Formats: sequence, C-alpha cells, structure tokens
Amino acid sequence: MTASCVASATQQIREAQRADGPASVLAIGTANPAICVRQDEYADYYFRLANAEHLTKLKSKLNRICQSSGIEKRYFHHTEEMLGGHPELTDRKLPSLDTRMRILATAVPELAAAAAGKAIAEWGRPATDITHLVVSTSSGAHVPGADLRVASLLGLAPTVRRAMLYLSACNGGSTALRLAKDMAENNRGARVLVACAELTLVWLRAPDGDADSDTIIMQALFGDGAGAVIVGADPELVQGVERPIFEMLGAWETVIPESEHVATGRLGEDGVVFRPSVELPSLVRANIERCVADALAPLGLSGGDWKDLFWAVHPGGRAILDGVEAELRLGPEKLAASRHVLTEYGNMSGPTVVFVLDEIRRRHDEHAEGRHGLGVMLGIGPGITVETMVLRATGGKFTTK
Ligand SMILES: CC(C)(COP(=O)(O)OP(=O)(O)OC[C@H]1O[C@@H](n2cnc3c(N)ncnc32)[C@H](O)[C@@H]1OP(=O)(O)O)[C@@H](O)C(=O)NCCC(=O)NCCSC(=O)/C=C/c1ccc(O)cc1
Repeated sequence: MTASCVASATQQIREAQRADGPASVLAIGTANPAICVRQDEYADYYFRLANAEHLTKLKSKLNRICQSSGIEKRYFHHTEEMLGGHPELTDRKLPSLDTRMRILATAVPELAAAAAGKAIAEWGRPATDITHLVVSTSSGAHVPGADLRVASLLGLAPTVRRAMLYLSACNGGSTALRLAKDMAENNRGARVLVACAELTLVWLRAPDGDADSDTIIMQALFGDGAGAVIVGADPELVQGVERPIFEMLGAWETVIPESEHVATGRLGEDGVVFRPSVELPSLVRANIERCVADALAPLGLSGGDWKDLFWAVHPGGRAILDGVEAELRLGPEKLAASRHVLTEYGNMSGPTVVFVLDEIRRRHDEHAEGRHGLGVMLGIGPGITVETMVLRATGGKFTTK
C-alpha cells in the first residue's frame, strides 16, 4: 500500500468515526432534595443549627446578605435531625470528613440519578442506549467514583464510557457539557449523559467568630440540586424519537488573567473550605465582554448583535449577574431565566447552568419567541474560569416537567 493509500484509508476511518452534524441537547432533567428553606428564615435556621445564636452581629449580617441575594428559597439534603445526630458537621473542633463523605457517597449519585432519570424519560430511548457518561460533582471524592454508582442506579450498559469530574466547582456543569459536545461530535452515534449534583453538606459548618464573613457568604448563597442533559449529534438517525432542543455550535474556555487568588478552596478534614473574594464580581465584569467577544467573533457576531441572543448565564450571585448584564449592555429580560433560577434555588454550583437551560426552553415554549435563535451559555467558576458555549435553539421538543 502506498503512502497516499494509507493516508486516504486513515482519512476514511476518521470520517466514519465522526458525526456529521453538531452536537445537540436532546433532553434535560433536574432534581432537588425535599427540604426547602426560605431565604428570609435562613439566618434563624442556620444560626440555630450551628449553635451560634450568640454571634448576633454576624447573624444580622447574614440576614442583610440574604435579603439582597436575589434568592427566595433553597433546597437541602441535610436536615436538622441529621445535624443533631452528627455534631461534628457543625462543630469546627471535630474532624468531619469521614461523616461528610459517608453521607455524600450515596446521596450525591442518588440525586444525580433522579435528574438523569427525568432526562432519559424525556429523551424517549432506553437507558442502555447511553454510550458515554460524564458526572461532575464537588461534593465528595470516592473510589470508584460517583459516575459508577449513577450508571448502576440508571441501569446503563456496562460498556458505557465514563468520565468523572471532581471539584470543578461552579463551572462543573458547563465543563461537562463542553466535553459532551466533543464526545458526541467525535464518536458517530454517541449519546452522552451529563449528570451534575451538588450538596452543600460538603461545606456546611459553624462560623468561626463574629467576623467570619467567608463562612456566611457560602451559607447565604448555595443550595443543593442536580441537573442532567443528554447530548448527541445527528438526531435524524432516530427520527420521531429524538428532537434537539439546543444545537451546541461552539465551546470555548478562558481563564481571567491574574485571578487565581480570587476563588480558592481546599478539601480537608473539615470538608471543603472555599473562599470567594469580594473582588470576584468586579473581575468577572471587567473581563466578560472580551471572553464573549472572543467566542462570538468566529460566528461573525459583534457586540452590536448581542441584544438578539438569548443568555444562559451561571447565576453565581446577584452581583455577578448585575455585572454581566451591565457590561454586556443587556436588557433586563435577557437574564430573566438566570435570575429566576437564582431566586428559586440559589447557586447550586455545577448543576445550576442546566436549570437555566431548562428554564430558557420553558420560556421559549411558553412565549414562542427566540425558539430558533442563537444564544450564549456562560459558566463561571474558580480560576476564574469562563466557559462560553454558543447555542442555537431549534424549536424542538419543549416539554414541561
Ligand atoms: C449577594 C451578595 C453576596 C451581597 O450583595 P450586597 O448585599 O448587595 O452587597 P455587598 O456586595 O456590599 O456585600 C454585603 C456584605 O457582604 C460582604 N461580602 C460580599 N462578598 C463577600 C465575599 N466574597 N466574602 C466575604 N464577604 C463578602 C461585603 O463585604 C459586605 O460586608 P459589610 O460591608 O460588612 O456589610 C453579592 O456581593 C454577590 O452576589 N456576590 C458574588 C458572590 C460570589 O462570589 N459568588 C460566587 C460564589 S463562589 C463559586 O463560584 C464557587 C463555588 C464552589 C462550588 C463548589 C466547591 O466545592 C467550591 C466552590
């Protein structure tokens, strides 16, 4: 065989392995634990379970932050009874990693599988048709990983090709979706299940004195949840069953320069300790236009065209959404889906962006506007990392949960 024959055969093999069209979101599912705490009652609830009622100054600060957070309620896996039985979870003097990991080992995959089960039901094909699985969580670190337990709970095929992302934090969902797009486009016929789940039990703790703003900022903003998405290319292969919701046209990742110190954390014997800096919203604001412009330029979309796009921005906090909205000069309706998710659930870290996509498709369905339009998904997490994905709403199957 000549060198040119080999090259041509190689080319044919590569082409046969790859999908023809772009990857699409084919189904979305979400889930939350049962315990719901209203944000206007959260300071009372938290200081009671943390045995910290004596820190009155800090409690009124948490109350103030809760009031301005744009959040109305959040869901939690942990209960007051569970915390009563495990004083180590709130008492800073006691090691708590083993207890946290033991609870998370089952609760995280179960919540992820609850969301994934809804996505599979909407998708309409058997769970055994899933070829790839990407699971993301910052709530735990187990061997084998949460991905294996999710696969088992859902009855996925033993040949499913798995990838586990631990501690990707707030951009865990958008990173998993970027990987799913690459997997679907590079493996003809692939159907990738993305499942993300987070439980705040991983960092629940009592404040360390009346000046401990770092602890209460985390307690003020985050909630528990799971989001799942099925991604695949060439949906016409199974006409009538699969209908795309969003085409995934391009994905980029940018690290904001000199921002490594702004969102740092560690996993230790007291669980995850994470400290977002007060600078985070302003740094995101100062850099977001360039990140978006770099992603949209190859599609011929300049700043002036952005008002026609739909926006799925990770609601990391109210100040982050305010900064993105102002800097990109977006009208108030553009971030309505992100603000709605923040109001109803808080920041659920990685899964949150899946809830925002779900909310956008619901709004498109109700108002029949922008159903075929282009949009941008923005994941924002430690790094500071900005994940940008350009989407096209296809007007496919828009269902309610
Ligand atoms: C709603 C906020 C919290 C409050 O807004 P505000 O009430 O209008 O006013 P301020 O911004 O002035 O803040 C009120 C008070 O809170 C304080 N504060 C304000 N951010 C802070 C602050 N990061 N620190 C510690 N004090 C503060 C601020 O200094 C001030 O204190 P004081 O002057 O004494 O009243 C707003 O600032 C806001 O949305 N901030 C952005 C929140 C934020 O950084 N979100 C990203 C979360 S971190 C993340 O993405 C990582 C996730 C993760 C996931 C999984 C993992 O395992 C690990 C990580």
